[in-house]
Amino acid sequence: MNKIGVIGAGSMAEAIVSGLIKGKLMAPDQIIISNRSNSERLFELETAYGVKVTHDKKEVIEQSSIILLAMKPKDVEAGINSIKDYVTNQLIISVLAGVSIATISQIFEKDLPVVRAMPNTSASIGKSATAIAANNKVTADNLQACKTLFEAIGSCTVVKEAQLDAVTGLSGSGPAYLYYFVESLEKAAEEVGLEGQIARELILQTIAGAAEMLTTSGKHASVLRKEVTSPNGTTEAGLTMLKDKNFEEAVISCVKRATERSEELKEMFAKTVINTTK
Ligand SMILES: NC(=O)C1=CN([C@@H]2O[C@H](COP(=O)(O)OP(=O)(O)OC[C@H]3O[C@@H](n4cnc5c(N)ncnc54)[C@H](OP(=O)(O)O)[C@@H]3O)[C@@H](O)[C@H]2O)C=CC1
Ligand SMILES: O=C(O)[C@@H]1CCC=N1
Repeated sequence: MNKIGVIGAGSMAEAIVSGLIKGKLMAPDQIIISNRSNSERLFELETAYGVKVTHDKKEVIEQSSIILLAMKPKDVEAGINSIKDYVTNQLIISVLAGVSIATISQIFEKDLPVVRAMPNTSASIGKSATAIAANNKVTADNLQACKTLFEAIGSCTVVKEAQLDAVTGLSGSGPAYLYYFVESLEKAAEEVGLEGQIARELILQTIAGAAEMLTTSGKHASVLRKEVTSPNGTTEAGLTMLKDKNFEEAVISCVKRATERSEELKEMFAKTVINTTK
């Protein structure tokens, strides 16, 4: 694979860079990272991974055939404006939530090959569920290179760009829903008399076991659920409470609202860019 220039040096950039290096997809000297101003952070990444770091954006772009945008969405304009004069026809990969390919192209003022990706924070342990979407400038080889890149930090699925808001609402935000569920189980454990550490161990192993069953058994979640549920037993009693409290409806509303929010943010960024590039 060619050299990659990373613009933004935060947690998502680090997760991807560490995945690429650990997975031996790229050598450290094939990666060059820049940020807005935090020199200490660049030094930290240089020390930890042996990658090149610089504040010189021209150097980053001129050395790279792939450019990874990894700043916060609110910083997209400033970030792209700081590199756009040096960009020729490199492949742009963006992990920015809610910033469309059209908005990215508009800020670059060029028709570049752009891939939008939605990873999640499990990227930091190589377990992200990532979906990517490409514009029509992206070649099949480029798309395959992106897939390989994101497979270094977990799984990668190609979707249509229109589906990325739903992906954001489901798997982009998804880890937070599961953490919230764990927090609720921890509170419940306390109320039924289990101490913190014991409860935590039981909860984490239960989740890990259930996740592996879902992955390896080839059975649908509803089948596995029924296998746990004895007629008139404890599981049935517990699940009845979840149904009474409209658990399913709450989960559906959660994912729908997150998806909607992704659409709202996308429109908001598009409008901001239209206003400033007018
Ligand atoms: N957290 C999540 O679950 C997910 C996040 N994402 C996306 O990942 C992206 C990065 O998030 P995260 O890593 O948490 O962000 P962080 O806040 O950790 O890092 C942001 C980085 O961007 C840099 N930056 C800011 N402005 C500029 C600029 N003008 N030029 C160059 N670099 C700049 C910052 O540099 P400095 O420190 O010098 O200011 C910093 O290194 C976001 O767009 C987010 O939407 C995607 C999927 C999931
Ligand atoms: O909460 C957010 O907006 C970002 C997008 C996906 C995960 N975190």
